[in-house]
Amino acid sequence: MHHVSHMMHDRLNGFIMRSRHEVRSVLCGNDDRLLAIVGPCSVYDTASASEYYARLLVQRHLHGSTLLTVARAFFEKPRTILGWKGLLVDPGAAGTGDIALGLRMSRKLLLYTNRLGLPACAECLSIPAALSMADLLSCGAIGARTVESQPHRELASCAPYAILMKNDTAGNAAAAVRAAVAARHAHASPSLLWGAGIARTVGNPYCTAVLRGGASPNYGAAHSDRTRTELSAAGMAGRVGIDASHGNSLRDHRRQAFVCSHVALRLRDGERDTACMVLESHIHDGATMLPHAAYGTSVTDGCMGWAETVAALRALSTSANLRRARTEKSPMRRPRT
Ligand SMILES: O=C[C@H](O)[C@H](O)COP(=O)(O)O
Ligand SMILES: C=C(OP(=O)(O)O)C(=O)O
Repeated sequence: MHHVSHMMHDRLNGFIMRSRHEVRSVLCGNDDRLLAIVGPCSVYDTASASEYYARLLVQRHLHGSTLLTVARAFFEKPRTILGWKGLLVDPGAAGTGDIALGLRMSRKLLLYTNRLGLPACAECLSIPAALSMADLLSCGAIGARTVESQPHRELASCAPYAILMKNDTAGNAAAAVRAAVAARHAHASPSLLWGAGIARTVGNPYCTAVLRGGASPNYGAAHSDRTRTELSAAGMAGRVGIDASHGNSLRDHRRQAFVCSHVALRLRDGERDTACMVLESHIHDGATMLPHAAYGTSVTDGCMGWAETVAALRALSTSANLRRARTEKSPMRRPRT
């Protein structure tokens, strides 16, 4: 019995290590697939999330040669002012503050996705929660509301996986580039969690910028090009991610499909600055307002429904394939750093 669980543990660890490596390779351009981070805006209940991830696994296999599909598994929500703060902090939105239960449920779901063969990406919002999930993640995100926060940059600096830095809520991409640069360096910071009260981080060269729009969208090619240029100028190898939701969809989930089509056209034409797409997607489209949760429907930002998600992944996959064909014919536009 012990032997079996050791074997399972080794297999799981091996899968997560490989997935982390694959994410880093795509972001740095050593793997020409497109990283697709896809899933609900927030995980509200583990039943609908499990059904969603089982569906996503099929898409991951279907497009495995062109897309590196990773589960968006966001358990904590940063709120503009107030609101439900996610499964990890407030399971079932019961207001009981049973964070121990929330963490157990979040970890159980992460174990489930990884055992299925679907790597996961979560937002690193509270530092203790991020550290408590780190072993099960293949990629992380720092959100628009915390991208200028020093503790978050320090956290990213010790993460054993790539961290996606969102532009700030105003739409300023330089904030994301600055965060990636800060996280590349080693830091010493006060910590109650580690050793003698000092956390020493080693520096993480695999952080990159994700454009999520602000007051207006910034998913256009010129924005990716500029951000990539800024990353390269700072000595960062990472290419750019585009979040189809938030400011890029003007918070209308129906516009995410449009953003995906726009990026797909650019990839088809050979654009190489973009390495990643983030999609907010669930079984059913739109959102419901708590306390009226409906199975498979977002309780935070509106999501694309399943049919639109499948269509968007198909379009991105076809374009990533065409980009590959073009790349094989033409030399690199910009040398890798
Ligand atoms: O992605 C989720 C939301 O955009 C984020 O948590 C902010 O939400 P709010 O403005 O509704 O608080
Ligand atoms: C909160 C999120 O995004 P942002 O930080 O870009 O607002 C999110 O993706 O859940």
